[in-house]
This record gives sequence, structure tokens and C-alpha cells, in this order.
Amino acid sequence: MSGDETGVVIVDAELAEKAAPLAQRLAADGAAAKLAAQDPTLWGPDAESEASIRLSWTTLHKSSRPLIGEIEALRAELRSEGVDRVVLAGMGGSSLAPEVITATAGVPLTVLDTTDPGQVADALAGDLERTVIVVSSKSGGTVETDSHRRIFAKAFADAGIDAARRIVVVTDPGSPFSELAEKEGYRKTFLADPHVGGRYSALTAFGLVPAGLAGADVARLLDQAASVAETLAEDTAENPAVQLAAAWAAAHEAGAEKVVLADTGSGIKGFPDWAEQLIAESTGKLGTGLLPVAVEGPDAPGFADHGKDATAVAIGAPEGAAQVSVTGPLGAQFLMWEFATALAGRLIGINPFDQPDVEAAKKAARALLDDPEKLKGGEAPATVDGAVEVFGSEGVSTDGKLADVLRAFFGSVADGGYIAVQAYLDRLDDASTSLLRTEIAKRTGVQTTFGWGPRFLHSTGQYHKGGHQNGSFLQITGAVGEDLSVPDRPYTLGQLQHAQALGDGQVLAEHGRPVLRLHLTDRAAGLAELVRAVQEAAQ
Ligand SMILES: O=P(O)(O)OC[C@H]1O[C@](O)(CO)[C@@H](O)[C@@H]1O
Repeated sequence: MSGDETGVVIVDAELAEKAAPLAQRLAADGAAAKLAAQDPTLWGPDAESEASIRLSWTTLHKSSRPLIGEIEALRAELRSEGVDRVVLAGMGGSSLAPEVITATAGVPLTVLDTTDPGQVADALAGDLERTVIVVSSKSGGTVETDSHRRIFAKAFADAGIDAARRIVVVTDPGSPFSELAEKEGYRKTFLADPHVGGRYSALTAFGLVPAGLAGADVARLLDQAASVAETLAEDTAENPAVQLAAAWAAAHEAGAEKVVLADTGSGIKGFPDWAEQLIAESTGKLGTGLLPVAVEGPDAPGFADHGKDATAVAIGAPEGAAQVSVTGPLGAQFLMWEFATALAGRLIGINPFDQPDVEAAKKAARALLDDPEKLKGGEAPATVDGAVEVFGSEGVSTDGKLADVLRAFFGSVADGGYIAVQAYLDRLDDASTSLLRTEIAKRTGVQTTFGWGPRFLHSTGQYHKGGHQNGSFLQITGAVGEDLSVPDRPYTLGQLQHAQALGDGQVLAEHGRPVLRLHLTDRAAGLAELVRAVQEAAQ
């Protein structure tokens, strides 16, 4: 983990000048100290009741301490039984932080936040004799996580392993998972603080248990957070969280609602993927908010060549086109970004603790699963080009070859809008799909995000439906080789994955957004054709 001082520097003089009065306003309002003291009135009367049950994260560096011994004891116990492979089933806030923590610490953790049958089958093919699965869900009702639990429980049983001894649950008190864990006699249940929302839960049991069981030094994370906690509570314009919030809000006011995040050698692995959920789900609502755009590095398109609609934020040194630089070790950064996001919410005028538009896509997917005929896709593709079937929402041109379709699609992006590539594929075996982000951003000059479905539905999905309505959506789905059934459920993983893509596409289309779905009937061949067509379309 990076040993740098925790700090925020607004490198861009023009932005610094615009941010200064907002930072002064936050300091004069006493907002940082009130936030540290968990004052729920900071976001106005409409947000007060939700905020009053969502602020315990400001003191987790103290309240999470007792967990450390429990995690260490369980890890030692498991290792003494030869169990040293940790699989984590969890969506959004229930897996993004442990993924960053373990990647940064260099310890292996298999994260399941997918419904791709191939990706889940690969996780099942690991050595089950040595495997423990951490099933993490605040609500205890998330369909992906429950499906993984069912699939692994059966696989353990089929392999003659006592499944209950290999399932560890992290959930909120009283959730369906906590009741189930008791009934089934699962190995251990960690009950998290219900007064912390998923995206603010990095330093609760949700972040610490899977990462600690996998071997990361989670006590150190709490030390790092503690080292910056007092500074974050100071009502000064120099407070780094105040600086970051003021920079974001000033940029937003000036029409730069996109925040492009690039790592510039922080030593933290994958931080933008965690920050994406925090920023998008917290701010993207009521037709406003900040759109995080996670990019590959400071030379990547979107960062290096960003226009007036975006702010370039470096995680690490202020390289290249960076307008803001944020430094510090991971534990401190978690807390600092959470403070900054909550304070930015106050400046932008939204409630940073709800996610009003997430449910719509879940509902649409459920409705499709209940109607197998619709799900089978009676709908015929508008065009087929090689291994790619083309489906478009109303008003999206599907005429001609794939390159023509893409040319028309790129050409129709709103002024100052963005393109979101959403791939419902295997993020390990189909990893190269993410290169499409770079290709499209480079060739169109439009800010372009990339998300794996259904993972992004629990992250940036809120913004796409609730934030600024200027996105154009490119969905990619793929043929499923061998499907996996979900024990005691009337659907397979492949059907669930398909329903999630179609359901979210429907909701986006109902918001009047253009949705182009490209279905790869052969994943490898279709992807190669798609990359070629993108290059041809944007010549
Ligand atoms: O921990 P849970 O309840 O399974 O939820 C997972 C994620 O889903 C969301 O509720 C959005 O769908 C996130 O806010 C959350 O982090």
C-alpha cells in the first residue's frame, strides 16, 4: 500500500479558483465537523431520515477494531484445516472494496460478482477441498449472491464436503441471510453495522472479513484511516475531503459532470473501480450528479485529451492532464473519498445515501424471468453481421453492416454526452472486451465508460438511469456455452444474465436513452468483428 501523505491538490489553477469559494462555504458551515459527528441534517429535510441511519462509517476506524481478532482467529482455524482458498460472493459494495484491498496487498481472492455461467464454472473448478466461500450481502436478498451461495453449497455437497463448514456469511442483523445462516448452521456469521450503506462499507465486515481471510493486513487499513480521521473533521478549506468535494462541485457547476479517474502510480490496485460505485450511486440522481469514468492510466483517451465536460483526477502524482491529484494509503483514501462524496452531495444538492433508480432494473429482470417466453427472445435481431446480432431501441438505426450501425450510433451521441459500454460477459475469459472503451473513446473523442454486467448495475447503474440524461448505451451480450442451473430456482445463470441485460436495456430505453445491443453468437469471433467494426465506423 502506498505510504504517501494523504492529501488532495487541485493542480489546475482555473479549477482551484472556482473551487475556493465552495471550500470556504463548507468550512464556514462547519460541514466537515458535523459530518464526522454524524449530523443527519447536512443534506436538507428530505434526506434527513435516511441520513440518520447511514452515517456510522465516519468512525469505523474505531468501531471495526474488535473484528480484527475474530477475522484472524477464523483464518487461523481454516488454515489449520487446509482451507486457504477464499471465494467471495457479493455485489457492489459487498465486493468492490475487498477486491481493491486484496489486489493491493497481492493476496489472491476469487470474486464472484457475475452471472456469467462460464466465469462461475471456472470458480467452481478451483480446488473445493481448500475453499471457503464468503457470502456477503447487506440486504441478504441479492439474487446474484444468493445464486452463488446455492451453487457452491451444492458443489460442496456433491464433492462430499460439509457445505455448512465452508460458508461464512457477512450480512446485516435480521436479514434473510442471517436467519438462513442460523438455520443451516453456517460456519460463522459476521453481522455488520446496519447504519452504514453498502458503498460506504469498505471498513466494515464487508471489506475486512473477505480481505482479512484472504491474508491482507486489515488492521493496517484501520490504522491508515485513523491517521487521517482528525484532519477530515477539520472545518478548514485545506481539509483534503473539502478540497476534493469543492473541486468536483465547482467543475459540475461549470458543466464538467464527468470525473475521469486514472491511477498514476499510487500503488493501489483498482481504486477507480471502487470509487466508481461511491461517486455514481451517491450522486447520480434527480437528473444530476457526477459520472465517474475509470480509465487505464494518465495516457488513456478520456484523461489525456479530456474536454470541458470532464475533470481529470489522478490517484497518485499529478501526471499529464491531471487537474486534481489525490494521494495517500488505501485505508485513508477510503475514508477521505467517502467524506468528499458526502460533502459533494451537500454542494450539489442531492441525498448521497439513497439509490432510487437501482430497483427498476431489478424489477424488469424479475419480470422477464417470470415470463420465460419473453426471455427466450421472441424478438428477432434487426440485422445480423457475421457473429454479431444487432438489436436497437426505438430510434436507434440498425441499417446496414455492423460498422454502419456503429457509425450512426456514435454520430447520435448527445453534445457533451457519453457512451457506456456494458458487457454481460465473462470478465476473465472475455477480458479483452474492455479494450473497446479505449478504442471508442480514442476514435470518437466522447467520454466512454466500461462496465461488466451485472456488476455495474450495483455501481454506476444508478447514475445511468438517474443522473444527467445524456448517455448512449452499447450493450454486449454473448452466447452461453455450458449453462449452470441455480439449485431450487426455476432459472439458470445464463437466463438470469440475459434477463439482467434485457431488463436494464428496457429501463434505459424507457428513460428515452438510445440502447444498442450487440449479441455475440460466437464470443471470440464476434468480439474480433466488433473491434474491427468500431475502427471502421470511426474512421
Ligand atoms: O449488499 P447487498 O444488499 O447484496 O447489495 C449489493 C449492492 O446492491 C446495491 O444495493 C445496488 O443494487 C448496492 O447499493 C449494494 O452495494
